Amino acid sequence: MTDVLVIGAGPAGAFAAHRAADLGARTTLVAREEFGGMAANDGPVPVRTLAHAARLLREARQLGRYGIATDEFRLDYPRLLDRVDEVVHDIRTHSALRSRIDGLGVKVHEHAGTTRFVDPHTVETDRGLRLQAEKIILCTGGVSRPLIVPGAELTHTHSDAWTLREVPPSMLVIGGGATGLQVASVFTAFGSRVQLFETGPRILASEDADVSAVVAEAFREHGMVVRDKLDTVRSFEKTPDGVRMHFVRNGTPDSAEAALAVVAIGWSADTTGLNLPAAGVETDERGFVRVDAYQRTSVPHVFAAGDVTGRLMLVPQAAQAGFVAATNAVRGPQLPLWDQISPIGSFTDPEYAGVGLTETKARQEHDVIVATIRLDAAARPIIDGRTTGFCKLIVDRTTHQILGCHVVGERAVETTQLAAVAMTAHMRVQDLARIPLSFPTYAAIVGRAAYVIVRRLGLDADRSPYEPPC
Ligand SMILES: Cc1cc2nc3c(=O)[nH]c(=O)nc-3n(C[C@H](O)[C@H](O)[C@H](O)COP(=O)(O)OP(=O)(O)OC[C@H]3O[C@@H](n4cnc5c(N)ncnc54)[C@H](O)[C@@H]3O)c2cc1C
Ligand SMILES: NC(=O)c1ccc[n+]([C@@H]2O[C@H](COP(=O)([O-])OP(=O)(O)OC[C@H]3O[C@@H](n4cnc5c(N)ncnc54)[C@H](O)[C@@H]3O)[C@@H](O)[C@H]2O)c1
Repeated sequence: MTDVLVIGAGPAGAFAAHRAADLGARTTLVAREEFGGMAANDGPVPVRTLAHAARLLREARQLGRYGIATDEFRLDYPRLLDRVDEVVHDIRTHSALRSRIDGLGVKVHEHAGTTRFVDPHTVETDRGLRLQAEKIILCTGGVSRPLIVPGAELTHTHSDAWTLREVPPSMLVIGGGATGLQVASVFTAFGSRVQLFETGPRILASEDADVSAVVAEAFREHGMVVRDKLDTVRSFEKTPDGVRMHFVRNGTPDSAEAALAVVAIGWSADTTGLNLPAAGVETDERGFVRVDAYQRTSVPHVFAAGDVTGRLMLVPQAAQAGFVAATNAVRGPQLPLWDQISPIGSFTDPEYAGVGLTETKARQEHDVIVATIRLDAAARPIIDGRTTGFCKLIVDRTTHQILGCHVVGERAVETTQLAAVAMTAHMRVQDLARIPLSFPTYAAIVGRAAYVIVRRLGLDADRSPYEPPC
């Protein structure tokens, strides 16, 4: 019997186990595979490594433009996968969190196989471990949502990138969300002819509309076929060279072929192995574990955190929820998950990122003023030869609070962090405009957008008399 048992060792589980042990609880962490979960082993870390290779390729294509003579370069995909393994291994080996968890005496069972409830306080693993705990925290993450149509067994997920021997000459990517775009962008850079399909009215449907439009346009310029407003995917069939997808668009049946089809139509909770009925834990209508603000499930001694709960599915949010779940598991329900400004973004080409309200949402709720600075009007993107994209800042006309910031282009994810900090600190736009941000940087473009708004609102003209260089 242990005080706290954490199931799943991704960011949610790792932070939960650390917090519980830090508060003095005897803690056990049980992982199906390696420590680090999907985040470290199959998601952001390895996929970001592929995205870095894609970045190196696009930088290499610019070398001649900067007077650097090169012999031909080509991608050696198996060598790239070796590098992915190296990165995953290095990050795991240098994990400060893992050392602290070990230092606090958490009992970590890696490669334990799937863990399932036997009764509300007892679990068993595939490898024959039987563990009992006063409190249990479910951090089992999610899995790729399958497309349930005839021939779906011929399709793949992003995880199959690790088993490919070479870059497929062509690829269908089904799903225009963060995962689909990441796969489509990386494999386009690697030389695959990619066709991207989305049922919604536009790719990246939850992002600002201008972000979707500019990313889609850039993808098309890179040679990708982007097809949104699909009615339905009907089936897949095998062809001599790969797979054919049958679909309906605008009421008209059509088909597309490629060497490989990757499905990325969403993320579901990974609860199938847990045998939740044995503990009485309820899931919601989408299959995610239902939790309250204290990360409590429907069973008082069972908590849950991270992707398995279906909230914003990102690493920092999973880590925060794990911290909250463990705090409440050990001390009783006293720490609700706090409201937070959550920047999102992805490492496609071009990158995109956003924080706060989209322009459409902001206009519904506020009287707003918006400034958009194109990257081709700023020094750093011109220096780097990366002029695609924009930075849009959205501000409330009355309170001068920053409501949202949306960026497409080089370093968009990093640039957006600046706006997230300003929003979290409740800075007014005139405060942001006054910071002499370094020149020439991408972040300074946010400052320029702030300055444009300050001028248009007639604020602080005497204190910000010059246009900040960017
Ligand atoms: C391709 C891709 C790219 C992404 N990129 C980013 C990014 O750039 N930035 C970002 O912030 N987020 C990104 N995400 C999202 C991020 O990876 C997740 O939000 C995050 O990993 C969730 O953490 P978690 O701890 O809830 O679950 P996970 O990281 O999924 O870990 C859960 C672990 O529990 C294990 N498990 C499941 N069931 C059981 C069981 N019954 N018994 C024992 N163990 C079990 C799983 O095997 C897994 O190892 C990406 C996701 C994907 C798919
Ligand atoms: N860089 C990042 O931060 C990153 C990268 C990948 C994933 N993630 C996280 O993982 C989660 C899951 O991402 P995701 O992209 O897998 O799911 P998603 O739900 O974000 O996107 C899935 C897309 O597929 C579309 N779709 C659904 N059914 C379809 C069909 N039959 N045919 C064609 N399109 C269809 C949806 O309209 C949607 O646009 C997200 O919440 C995201 O936060 C983050």
